[in-house]
Amino acid sequence: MISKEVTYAISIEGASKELDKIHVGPIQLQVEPGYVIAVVGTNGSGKSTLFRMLNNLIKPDEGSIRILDMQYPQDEVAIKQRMGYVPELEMWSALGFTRIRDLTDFVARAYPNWNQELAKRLFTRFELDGGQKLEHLSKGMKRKLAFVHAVAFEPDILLLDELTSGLDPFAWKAMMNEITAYMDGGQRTVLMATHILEEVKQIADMVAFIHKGKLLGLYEKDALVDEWKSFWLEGQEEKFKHMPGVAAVEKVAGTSTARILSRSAIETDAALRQAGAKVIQTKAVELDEVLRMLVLEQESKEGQGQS
Ligand SMILES: Nc1ncnc2c1ncn2[C@@H]1O[C@H](COP(=O)(O)OP(=O)(O)OP(=O)(O)O)[C@@H](O)[C@H]1O
Repeated sequence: MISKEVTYAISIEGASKELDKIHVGPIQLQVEPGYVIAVVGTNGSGKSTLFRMLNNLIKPDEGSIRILDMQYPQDEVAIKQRMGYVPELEMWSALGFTRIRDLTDFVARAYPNWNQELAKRLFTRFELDGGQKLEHLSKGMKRKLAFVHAVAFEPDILLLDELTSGLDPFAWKAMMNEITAYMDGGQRTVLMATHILEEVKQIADMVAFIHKGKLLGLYEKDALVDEWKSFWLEGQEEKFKHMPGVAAVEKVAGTSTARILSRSAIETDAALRQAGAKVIQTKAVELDEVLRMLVLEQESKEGQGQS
């Protein structure tokens, strides 16, 4: 439980890191407590690097990171006691334990707030057995175990890096329910990197889009669903490009139809009516299309910057 009011669960001020092939950042991100934030981006866009920076596994070259108003390195232990982390790949093999039970006992001893009842319930829920050998666990079982270890000390923040990768549909559903149950436990925050758009739709409050190390924006999910729309119309795509709200226009191959992607369906709809355009169909925009569009916008800005 958050003991005193904090302004931000996570506050990243211009953090950046130069890696071999990519410059991640500068990232500016402020997350208030009480929200589930999905981090969505293409492979290699920097999501795991961001999570590693938040865990102090990678130190930013520049900028600062504050977790619950605390900072690395001086508050490392206090931060880790209040933030659970499921990394993209589990890091327990170096610890040398053979069975789940031994590893879990070791993790439990590290956290004064460890809730054994919760851990037991989750073991049952995810059909984990303390006697199982770690080296024989399937990918999905490893994800489930890593989740139990991250959540059973009831942290204020959960960082989940592709948590559900490898889970079967039943385990996936159970995991969604457990994240919801976690959020019901108080003023908590989840930051989750995912490629599964259904997951974003079901449990995220906000979506942070990331591409080539740059944060393209933090959007309220409901606004993305309610305000962003696709329109299909008869006519030349050129004339729709500069209408209010229009983010992108493309010709539908082999037809005389154009498709408009709008960030503000109300504004675009009004402008289209005024122009007497014949709208054939209107549909909600999928999140991957929003990402594609933000990427195009970013690339066009970079192109202008270079020219
Ligand atoms: N320690 C490192 N040293 C050098 N380069 C790295 C390091 N870690 C990651 N990278 C590179 O940084 C880029 C971003 O990697 P990262 O794992 O953060 O991406 P991601 O968005 O999590 O990708 P994915 O969706 O595939 O998991 C990649 O090009 C990766 O090869």
